[in-house]
Amino acid sequence: MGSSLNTTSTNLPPGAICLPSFISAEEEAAFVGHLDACEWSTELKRRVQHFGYRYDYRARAVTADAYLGPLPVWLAPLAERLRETGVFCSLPDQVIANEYLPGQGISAHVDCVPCFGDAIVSVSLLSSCEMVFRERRSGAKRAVRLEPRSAVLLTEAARYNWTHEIPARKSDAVDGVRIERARRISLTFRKVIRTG
Ligand SMILES: O=C(O)CCC(=O)C(=O)O
Ligand SMILES: [Fe+2]
Repeated sequence: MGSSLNTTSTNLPPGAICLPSFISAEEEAAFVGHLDACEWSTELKRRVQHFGYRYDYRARAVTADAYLGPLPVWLAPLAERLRETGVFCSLPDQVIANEYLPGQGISAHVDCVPCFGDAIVSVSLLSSCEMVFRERRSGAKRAVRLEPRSAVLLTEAARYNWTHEIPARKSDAVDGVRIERARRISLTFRKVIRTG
């Protein structure tokens, strides 16, 4: 990964890296504006938008007919930055935007192994939240606070051997500090390796 990147890994599972201030406040506001100008899907408890390829939550697959087209022009430069900085080896081509209102979360999961490549990157907008990791074999637990405008990269063990989740709650106490959540949006970047 590019040595100019600021990274931290405190309390993250092996293979996970946090990139604080990966985007600027101006970029954050622009992403939120573009997302809110697009149509949010209400198929889940939290609202989502899919770009590049649609992910089928029921089939747990990127189905053969799932290609939506290239990433929108306002999103493509961030995918390009992820490749240029070495966070991704190849250009990510699938993005899911997740919106979490206070009290909403995402249950423990490993991102689809046959569908997506070995790097998963989630960029946080607007609010912090806690992300919890659990090692599948041992049940070991690690929790970190994801800060707005940061990116978290999951590779290797963090990608395959640990689940990740965002507990559905209205505030988080991490390292003894309680912080109320606000509306949070994440942009999760992946490279599709198999469809159908
Ligand atoms: O909101 C996040 O940061 C995580 C999203 C996530 O885990 C996913 O879309 O698979
Ligand atoms: Fe995930």
